[in-house]
Amino acid sequence: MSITINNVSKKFGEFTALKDINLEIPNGKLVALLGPSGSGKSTLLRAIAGLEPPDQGQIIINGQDATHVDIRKRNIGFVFQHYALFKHLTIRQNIAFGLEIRKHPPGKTKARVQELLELIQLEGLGNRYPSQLSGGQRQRVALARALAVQPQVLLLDEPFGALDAKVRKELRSWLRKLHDEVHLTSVFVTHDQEEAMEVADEIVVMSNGKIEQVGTAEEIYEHPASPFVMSFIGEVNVLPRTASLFNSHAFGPHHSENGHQDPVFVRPHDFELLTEADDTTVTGTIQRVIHLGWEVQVEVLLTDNTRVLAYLNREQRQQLNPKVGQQVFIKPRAAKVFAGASTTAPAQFIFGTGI
Ligand SMILES: Nc1ncnc2c1ncn2[C@@H]1O[C@H](COP(=O)(O)OP(=O)(O)OP(=O)(O)O)[C@@H](O)[C@H]1O
Repeated sequence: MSITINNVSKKFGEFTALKDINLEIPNGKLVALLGPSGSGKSTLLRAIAGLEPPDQGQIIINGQDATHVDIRKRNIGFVFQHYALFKHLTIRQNIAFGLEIRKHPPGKTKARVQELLELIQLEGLGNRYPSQLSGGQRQRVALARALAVQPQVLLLDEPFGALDAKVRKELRSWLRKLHDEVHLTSVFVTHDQEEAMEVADEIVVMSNGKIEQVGTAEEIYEHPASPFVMSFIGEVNVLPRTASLFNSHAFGPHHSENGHQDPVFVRPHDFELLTEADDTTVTGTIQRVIHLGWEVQVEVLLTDNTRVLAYLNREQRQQLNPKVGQQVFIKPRAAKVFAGASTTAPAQFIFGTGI
């Protein structure tokens, strides 16, 4: 079932939580709504659910205008961050709950619950109570409960938000596999870019009640449509165009309307750090070295007082052997400038292949 959102806006008093949202969620896809706190992700999800009717616009589910359809008639499954299971019911009874209130024949309910227990890989635990499960197992049960009634759309609001990092990581790869089996059109809210990139077919990046960009993980990382997206998806150095690093690059004059020069964005892994100078490098001193095992992060203070963050892979680290106080020679391999850095204008100038 596809979902089409046409010109949806929502205000809370004077505050605009959603501004003219247009979005197409294709049938069978898992789409993440990604953005910082307060960007409107949950409001959009709640509008799709029918919990928060929009002030303007339309929500079309499976070709039918659902904007004013009652939530109970939308046939939508939900999983929330704190989706409390019924404590006094067993796992089996929790999963069966929606089917029972819909008066499914008991024999069919039993078979469906068994099928779902297998799907969430908790076959042996059906007779336990929620307090006897881990947080991750409970969220899997919440998911099974949402799927039991065969919804046409599944909505998940930070479903793993309350779990620790390791369980969270396990559950997201599990959710991805589950989706590949079930293929239910799903919308997933998260503020964690890694989670969105790992789980979703498509990512909708939101900021201030607006959509900044829609694309695959690769598209939004490699071709960010705006400075916001570039900064939100992965680390980035935002540097003045006048920094000596860019002296050998012909950016051409470009000033925003307010007269400021647009900043230059460089990903930390797009710096080259050398032990010898050449005519395109700038001299700097290593201020800090952070070892993360698979990569090393170094902070370098350049002679013009610009401070940059660079990431080195293992090979580069072996070549450079970075130490605090060490002199290095640095140049950007790739950089990006946006025309009018506060707007969503496309990139105005790019060099290098990295971005
Ligand atoms: N019922 C409400 N009444 C007033 N303001 C609200 C209401 N619901 C949401 N808001 C405001 O709308 C904005 C968007 O909220 P929303 O919950 O959609 O953000 P979010 O991106 O999901 O953030 P988070 O990740 O923190 O949940 C916030 O500034 C919030 O305070």
